[in-house]
Amino acid sequence: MKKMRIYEYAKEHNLSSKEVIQELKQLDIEVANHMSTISENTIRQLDNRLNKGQAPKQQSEQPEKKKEAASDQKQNKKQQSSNQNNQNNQKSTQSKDKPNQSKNQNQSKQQNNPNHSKKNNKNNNRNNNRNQNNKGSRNQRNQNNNQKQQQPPKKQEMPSKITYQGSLTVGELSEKLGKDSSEIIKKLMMLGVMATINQQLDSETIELICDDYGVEVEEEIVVDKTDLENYIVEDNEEDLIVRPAVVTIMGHVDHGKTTLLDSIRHTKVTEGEAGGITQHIGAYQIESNNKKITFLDTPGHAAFTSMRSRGAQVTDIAILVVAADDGVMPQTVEAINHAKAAEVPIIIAVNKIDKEGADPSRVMQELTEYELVPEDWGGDTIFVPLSALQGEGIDDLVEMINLVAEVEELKANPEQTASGTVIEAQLEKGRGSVATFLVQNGTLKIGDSLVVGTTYGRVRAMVNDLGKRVTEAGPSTPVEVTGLNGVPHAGDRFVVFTDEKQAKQIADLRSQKQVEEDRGSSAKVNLDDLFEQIKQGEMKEINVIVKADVQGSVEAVAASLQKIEVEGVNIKIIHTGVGAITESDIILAAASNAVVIGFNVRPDGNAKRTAETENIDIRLHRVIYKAIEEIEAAMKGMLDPEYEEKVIGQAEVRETFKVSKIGTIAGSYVIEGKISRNAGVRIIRNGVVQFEGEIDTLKRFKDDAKEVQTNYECGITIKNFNDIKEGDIIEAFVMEEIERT
Ligand SMILES: Nc1nc2c(ncn2[C@@H]2O[C@H](COP(=O)(O)OP(=O)(O)OP(=O)(O)O)[C@@H](O)[C@H]2O)c(=O)[nH]1
Repeated sequence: MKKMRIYEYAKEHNLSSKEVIQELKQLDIEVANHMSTISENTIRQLDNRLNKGQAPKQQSEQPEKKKEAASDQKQNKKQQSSNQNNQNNQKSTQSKDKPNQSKNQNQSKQQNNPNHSKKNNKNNNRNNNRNQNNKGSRNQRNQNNNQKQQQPPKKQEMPSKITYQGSLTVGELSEKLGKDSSEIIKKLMMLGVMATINQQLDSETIELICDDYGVEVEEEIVVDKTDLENYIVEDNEEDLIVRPAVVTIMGHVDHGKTTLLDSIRHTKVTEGEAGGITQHIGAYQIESNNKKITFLDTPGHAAFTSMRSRGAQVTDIAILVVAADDGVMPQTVEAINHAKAAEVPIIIAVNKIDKEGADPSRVMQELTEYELVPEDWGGDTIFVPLSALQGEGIDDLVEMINLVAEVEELKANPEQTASGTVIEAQLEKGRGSVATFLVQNGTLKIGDSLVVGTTYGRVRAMVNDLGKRVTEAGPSTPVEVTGLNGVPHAGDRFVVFTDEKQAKQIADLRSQKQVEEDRGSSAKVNLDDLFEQIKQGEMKEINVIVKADVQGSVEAVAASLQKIEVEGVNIKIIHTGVGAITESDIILAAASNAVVIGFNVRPDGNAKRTAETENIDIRLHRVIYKAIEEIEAAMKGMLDPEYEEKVIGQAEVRETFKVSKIGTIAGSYVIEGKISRNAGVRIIRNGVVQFEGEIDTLKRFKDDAKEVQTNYECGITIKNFNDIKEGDIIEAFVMEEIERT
């Protein structure tokens, strides 16, 4: 039988360990790092994959069978455990709010896993017996005593189930299981994992060990309820039903956004609502062919994006209004880029076709430059010619919105507690804080306790877009809400909590957090400390906005930026334009976490102020290559560091001492370089690596040493390895970060 570590295989095949790990990934085999062992079977698969017939070198044989089995078992288990984890995740999140459901799921989980249920039954029986025994007549107690005498005393009863958060050390796991840590360490060794008592175990290993003992294990996912922006209560697929699309209208000044909104509302709302006195609440709903559509009433991409910059993705479909007599204008392009950055489908409303000089095909032609190509021309963008003023084409537009909505499969669960986004809010005399909410999931009800932004409250009254009082509002419904204790911002997320006290606590915690965040600066992309940001956030794409004095420069800068080739990092130019850097550019940058590059242009006053408050990095240049150089340097820093192994020294084992509590001490002589306490080591015997691991102790005479140089003697013990022999070479190595080119 053959076994190999990743780095050995890599060396033998002239590859880097990283490449081998990637190849393994392609084979659906996950390994921890370059030290991981791969089985013969895997080696064969790798060989086939790499199309290299030669067999890798032979290695020691004994523990292989077990390890291979374990590794195969691990693979299988991994599959199972990942399935289970999914269930668990769901369960944990749900169990917070729905304890009953969690119980049911628990049962079904046991049913799904015969192994578990069998072993658990055993445990249950044991527990039942114990309970009966404990009921306590003297006879029974005597019986118990007899049993005790017959059975060897047990240290601690093994639980039928354990829970944990994140990970456990070997010691913690053994405690939870009521086992000796040495027993767990032995089990781990059989699974090919060398571990010490303080070593952290990942969830997969914890599951393997627990499974071996027939103990059910559940990872508790900790949900941060104060993180409203990311707090999601999971829904079961079968509870989801189709919800109305939420639409925003965008376009250049005077191209007819307001007229279109009014026209749609007028033709559609009044249809079913006798006398329909409409009320402006920031959004309205229409119904056509039994399908509802929600329109956000604040036209324009700046409002759309400023909401997005608060983390709210509200819009499902963007309508881009382009006047047929005017064509594509600067704000048309901005709107396109804002919608694209939000990854929202775009429908083009070619407006004012009633006007003399209207030329819809010119609009189509111009938009092809922005990858908006009509279906008739082989693209997939829907164009609807219309006259917002005269009402012509409005029905077609509504029909197209319904069509796109259907494709998007927009769904929500009306049975859930409500969550959504603030569309607008203000303080009104006599009414207090008045906010329009767009319910995005669940159903909002009178009396619900909720947190929104940093405020909380109870829904006192709700009014819909027709000015009618309502008692509840389902998904995609806009409602005006009173009862909040403060005025939230447009774009703030709201979440209903069943417990009012909890809502208040969360709101308090959020305001504290807000104060702290305001003190420190929020993490926006910044070229200066990009590397740090990347390390923390794993950013692999830099979003860039390019503004320049003339179109030629815009194109030149954009083209050069896109030519920068650095592996693993992309530049995405999300918007370009001629002229000063405007507030709208900054809002887009804030929402998309972008850097703004200005070439021969400056930000205007508003842009400067907003950039300061939003922490946007603006880079101004007068020479193109300087702009490019700067970004390129930042990108190189952006990459994950690459490590290379560097051998730092070798020591020869001259004598070995066996000490019962410590293990084997290798009395060694450093023959080259140095041996460091923190270095990795491998034991080489007759040119063959016997073991790779870490130093446990390094001593000069009786004292601990940090490192020992050439020509000095030292005593070395190796973690989890005692089979050291005279003549062995202990090779010390470190993993060094190397700079990418
Ligand atoms: N002839 C004609 N005029 C239209 C049409 N749609 C809008 N208009 C006119 O174009 C002008 C601008 O329309 P608005 O709806 O205010 O345009 P807007 O895009 O909302 O403008 P801003 O709010 O300034 O960005 C108004 O005078 C409208 O009457 C149309 O279909 N045909």
